Amino acid sequence: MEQPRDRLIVALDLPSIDAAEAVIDRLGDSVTFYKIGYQLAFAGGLALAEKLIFKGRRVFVDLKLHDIGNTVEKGVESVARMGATFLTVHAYPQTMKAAVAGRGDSNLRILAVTVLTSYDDADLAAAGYDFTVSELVAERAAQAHDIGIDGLVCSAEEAAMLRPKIGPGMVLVTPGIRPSGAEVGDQKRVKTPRDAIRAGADYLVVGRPIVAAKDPRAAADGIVAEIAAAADETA
Ligand SMILES: O=c1ccn([C@@H]2O[C@H](COP(=O)(O)O)[C@@H](O)[C@H]2O)c(=O)[nH]1
Repeated sequence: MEQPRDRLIVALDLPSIDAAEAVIDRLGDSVTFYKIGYQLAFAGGLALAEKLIFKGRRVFVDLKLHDIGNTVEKGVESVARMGATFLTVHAYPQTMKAAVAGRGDSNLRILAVTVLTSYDDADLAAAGYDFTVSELVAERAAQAHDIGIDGLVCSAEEAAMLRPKIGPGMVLVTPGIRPSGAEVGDQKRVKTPRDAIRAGADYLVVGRPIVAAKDPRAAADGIVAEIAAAADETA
């Protein structure tokens, strides 16, 4: 199992490369794994990703791909060539199969987004699904497993239920993490770092509680300490 520090993925949801680099500098060696999503990717973030990888950091490209199979496969091939560690796709069978083909035998690991952590049962119903969150997460996880996907993005609320269904081989990556007392914002399925690790999450994705903190390093160190304590409890 990874060191506690390496199980924290900081979401660089920031408006510019300058803003992201300022946070990265403040975080120093306390963080080894970064996530780049829409906001920064469309502001030069993919070049920053390559720079971070060159410096020995791991990068999660969170672009949640979903398109016709050929387009997904070729897009995944390009991300694999960047040297990224994780890439997200939506958990639709056609998309997941194309992503696995594009990944090939590279080191890139494909994560399927099961149900966004900002969704609850009512949001799914509003989107036309006749499933609860828990049912749809379980269904998509089973499909992802059968297709050969490497891991799942889910809420830590589902981690304990998923592990026996998917076995030990797939990683569980959980956004919607909030230290106790932190603002929840638009997230609906949340857990504290401690509870997420105890539920079986492998990696925790944390954005605003770190990047918007007055002292990002202290915030990250606090979360890593919680991960370490919970990992000891579960060992
Ligand atoms: O289901 C999902 C999938 C991805 N995310 C991403 O994780 C971070 C969370 O940021 P916070 O500021 O800690 O809420 C963000 O980049 C999302 O795009 C997610 O939250 N839920």
